[in-house]
Amino acid sequence: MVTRFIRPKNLSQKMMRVIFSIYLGVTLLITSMQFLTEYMKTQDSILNELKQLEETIRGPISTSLWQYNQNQVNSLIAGILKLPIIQGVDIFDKDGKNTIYERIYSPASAPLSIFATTSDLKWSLNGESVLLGSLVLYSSSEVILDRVLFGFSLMAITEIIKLSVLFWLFVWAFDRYLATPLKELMSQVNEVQMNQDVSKRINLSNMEYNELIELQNHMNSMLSAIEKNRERLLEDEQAKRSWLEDAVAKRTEELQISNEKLEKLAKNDSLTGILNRGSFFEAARHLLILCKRQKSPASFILMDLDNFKMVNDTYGHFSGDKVLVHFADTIHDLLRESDLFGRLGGEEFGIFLSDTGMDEAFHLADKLRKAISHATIEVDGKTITYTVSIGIESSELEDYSIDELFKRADLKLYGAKEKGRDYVER
Ligand SMILES: Nc1nc2c(ncn2[C@@H]2O[C@H](COP(=O)(O)OP(=O)(O)OP(=O)(O)O)[C@@H](O)[C@H]2O)c(=O)[nH]1
Repeated sequence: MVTRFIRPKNLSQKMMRVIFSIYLGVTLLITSMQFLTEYMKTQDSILNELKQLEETIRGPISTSLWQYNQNQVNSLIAGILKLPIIQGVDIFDKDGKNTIYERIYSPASAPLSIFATTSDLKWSLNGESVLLGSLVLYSSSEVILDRVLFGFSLMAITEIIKLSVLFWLFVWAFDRYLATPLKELMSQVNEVQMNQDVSKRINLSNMEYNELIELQNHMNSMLSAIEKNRERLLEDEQAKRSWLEDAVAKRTEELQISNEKLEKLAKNDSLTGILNRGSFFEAARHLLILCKRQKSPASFILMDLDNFKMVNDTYGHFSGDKVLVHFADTIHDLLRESDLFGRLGGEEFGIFLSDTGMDEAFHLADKLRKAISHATIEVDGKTITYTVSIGIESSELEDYSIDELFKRADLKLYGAKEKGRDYVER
């Protein structure tokens, strides 16, 4: 109990320490005052007792002194000294000389305070009073304390028992009604904090409605507010995220479309929409390698519009462009999906045919030539006709590279032009 009092472990014990320290202080003050009053009262009562004793023994001592009976005086003094309130006895003769000096304590262990009663010893002779000396009876503070302390020790024991019982009763009451619910409240709040779970609610067990329940309700309202706030923030964040995702997806799609356009622009001829020279040769080179690996033939058809300068000069550059577009569309419609078709520059076009030998290529080229020479186009109300010369080379005969195929096809084309144009040279 003492250790718990000095080093309290919980709130109720701390409160008890404060309350009981105050209680102890007040009790000590009141008890000290009571003790002082009791001490004074006891001292008065002992003085009275000494006086009564003097009254009683003055006669026999005076008689013994008158009769010079020292033995009787001594035995009377010895009897007096046995009384518990007597600490010493002095007898003085009529001249003030100390004839008897008796103390029940040694000089070394003298009591703190000594008090005494003095009375004259007289003898009556023929109606006259003769002074024989004086009698002094001593008592001390120890006698008073002996009496007072007995009563007070009983009081102190009662007080200690009362204090201990009260202390534990108060500790129990504070524990039951304050410390334990507070501990429970703290542990539940701590759990919410540790798990970051604001959906949880504080629920104190076995509690009547009081300030703690009010505190619990306030905390729960606070948790509800936090939970709502968090949900709103989450919704906002989700909305922002999906908006961001949509924006990114849209942007990615736009970028993809732009890339595709850029790629197409880089690969295709801007006027006719078919492959440009660079991408045509790149693809043709790749296809030729595949044909060689599969040991199958490939053919290169090189086409050049005849007298195109004249078309431009006669109908204008714009009409010339229309002719180029018409040519590309017409040829494109007559080719297979797998045939490679590109504009190699100006009015020069190329076709690369995989798995196709010279005969087949010639057959196709002539079909194309005829289709062009029979075609007419209307531009600004004017009818334009034009022809194409074609040179063909095939990899069937030699292991040509794409550049060699092209060069040789160009020579054939030159031959076709030489032969009067609108002609296919193989
Ligand atoms: N309208 C138009 N003309 C072009 C384009 N590219 C080249 N040309 C013209 O095509 C003409 C080609 O002329 P030439 O090389 O002399 O050949 P050609 O007149 O067709 O005569 P041959 O090839 O010998 O039959 C030039 O006048 C160029 O300006 C183009 O994109 N649009």
